[in-house]
Amino acid sequence: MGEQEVPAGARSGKRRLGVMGGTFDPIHHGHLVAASEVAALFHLDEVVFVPTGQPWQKTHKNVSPAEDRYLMTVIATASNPQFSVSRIDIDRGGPTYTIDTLRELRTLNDDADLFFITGADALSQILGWRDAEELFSLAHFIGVTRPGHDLTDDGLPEGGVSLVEVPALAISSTDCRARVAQGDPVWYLVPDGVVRYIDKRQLYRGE
Ligand SMILES: Nc1ncnc2c1ncn2[C@@H]1O[C@H](COP(=O)(O)OP(=O)(O)OP(=O)(O)O)[C@@H](O)[C@H]1O
Ligand SMILES: O=C(O)c1ccc[n+]([C@@H]2O[C@H](COP(=O)([O-])O)[C@@H](O)[C@H]2O)c1
Repeated sequence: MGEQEVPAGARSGKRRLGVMGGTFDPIHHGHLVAASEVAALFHLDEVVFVPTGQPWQKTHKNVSPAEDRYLMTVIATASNPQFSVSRIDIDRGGPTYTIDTLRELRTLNDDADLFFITGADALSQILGWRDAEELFSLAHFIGVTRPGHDLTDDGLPEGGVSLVEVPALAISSTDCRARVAQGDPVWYLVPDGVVRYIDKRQLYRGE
């Protein structure tokens, strides 16, 4: 891990588009550092953040409205010219599957190679995602370290995944929501504008 080889098959001279999918409820500095670090290591031209519409594996949780999660993601990424936000998973409707996200991004960006960024926890679940075997033909996957989770590519297709060490930030959206609910600060865990947005919309108060 660390200094990364550019994966074989990704030296095509095409635009290099990173994809950071997440529920982002709320987006925090763990997400932003992971995307920034991968962008630098893999020489990405852009990273598009894709907030989920309905995260089907989180239906037992009280997920905030998609528009709030989308706007917090826009606020958090606005100052970085390399970062953008896509509404495709929100606008598609229904449960969000990464296979649909990647198919759509491929159609919209036929001049680009895709690099899907996931934390160690999400990577370990990937074989349970819809059409898991096809995912690796649509994008190169980049698994990043996350405190409290083992980063491994066991069982995943050879050459389909790179593992990367990123600065360890022990931040989760779950913890941010719990802190707001308890009246504890989330300053410096999430961007300042996101703190203000949570306050303005009174998110997470009753949880
Ligand atoms: N602190 C972190 N360091 C590295 N990767 C992270 C970190 N937090 C989240 N990620 C990764 O970012 C992606 C989106 O995560 P998500 O929006 O579910 O945030 P979360 O903090 O895991 O949320 P929750 O606590 O609600 O499950 C996932 O691939 C996840 O593994
Ligand atoms: O495709 C799937 O079946 C699938 C199942 C669970 C999670 N994902 C994707 O993994 C990313 C992180 O999801 P989450 O639920 O941890 O915020 C996000 O882009 C989700 O759409 C995808």
